Amino acid sequence: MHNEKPAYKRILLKLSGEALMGDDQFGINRDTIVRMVDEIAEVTRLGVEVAVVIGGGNIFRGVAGGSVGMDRATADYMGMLATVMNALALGDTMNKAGLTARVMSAIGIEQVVEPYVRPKALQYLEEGKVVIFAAGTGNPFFTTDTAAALRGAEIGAEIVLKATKVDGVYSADPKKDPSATRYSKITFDAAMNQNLGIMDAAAFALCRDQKLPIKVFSIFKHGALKRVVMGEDEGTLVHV
Ligand SMILES: Nc1ncnc2c1ncn2[C@@H]1O[C@H](COP(=O)(O)OP(=O)(O)OP(=O)(O)O)[C@@H](O)[C@H]1O
Ligand SMILES: O=c1ccn([C@@H]2O[C@H](COP(=O)(O)O)[C@@H](O)[C@H]2O)c(=O)[nH]1
Repeated sequence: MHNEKPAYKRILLKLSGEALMGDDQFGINRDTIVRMVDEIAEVTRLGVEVAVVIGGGNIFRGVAGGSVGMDRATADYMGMLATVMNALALGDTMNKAGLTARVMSAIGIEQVVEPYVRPKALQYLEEGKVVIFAAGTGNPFFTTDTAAALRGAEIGAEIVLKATKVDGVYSADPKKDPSATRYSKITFDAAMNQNLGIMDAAAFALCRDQKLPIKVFSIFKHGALKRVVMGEDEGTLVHV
């Protein structure tokens, strides 16, 4: 038994694919993925039901393929397959850490991972398993942020937690503009009107319409995920 009471019963955690590289130039850094899994394990021990959407930016982005002359939809399918690789690595790391993880894919590759079936995902969550949603939405021209909004709404998550490389939403991209300032909270409409590039408009719009708040915080800050789950002041809240 623990005395700490989390602020949420069920969360959708969007993990940055790019952050999986750690200090490497490409791919999955072992220490980084193990550390991420440790932080996830900590919140599952609080009794929180955790579903994860993982990005693919450490391996492939469709927009990059499109920019060098590939057919954009084909490049996007490659990007979705990249997220499947990340999801398999994440699930494997979770299982080795003593969690029970289930990977579900939005595109059919049954020999590798089971397909996404909503009632099955809900059942796994109720059983205390961590569900990892792979292959984004299954559709080209979208992103895993949109997948996080979509799956978050479908499973009745109380919040989407975007664990990324920056510690919140800024007035401009902090990697390009050092004078940018961080918001502690911001409405969906303000974020969309200002074209803040932290998430794509489709993800913001879906969460806004479903009244599903988003918390943006740094994946590199030790203990930040737990603080967010405990309802403490961390990162930026995007709300209706
Ligand atoms: N207004 C803003 N506030 C904060 N970050 C911003 C803003 N505009 C752009 N960014 C950029 O958005 C990035 C995070 O979003 P992005 O979708 O690129 O990464 P991710 O979701 O963490 O990775 P992946 O797509 O690999 O899963 C940050 O690293 C930051 O540089
Ligand atoms: O629903 C989706 C989700 C993703 N993609 C493609 O995958 C890559 C990687 O995802 P990130 O969100 O950028 O990490 C993305 O660039 C798309 O090419 C997709 O097509 N549909």
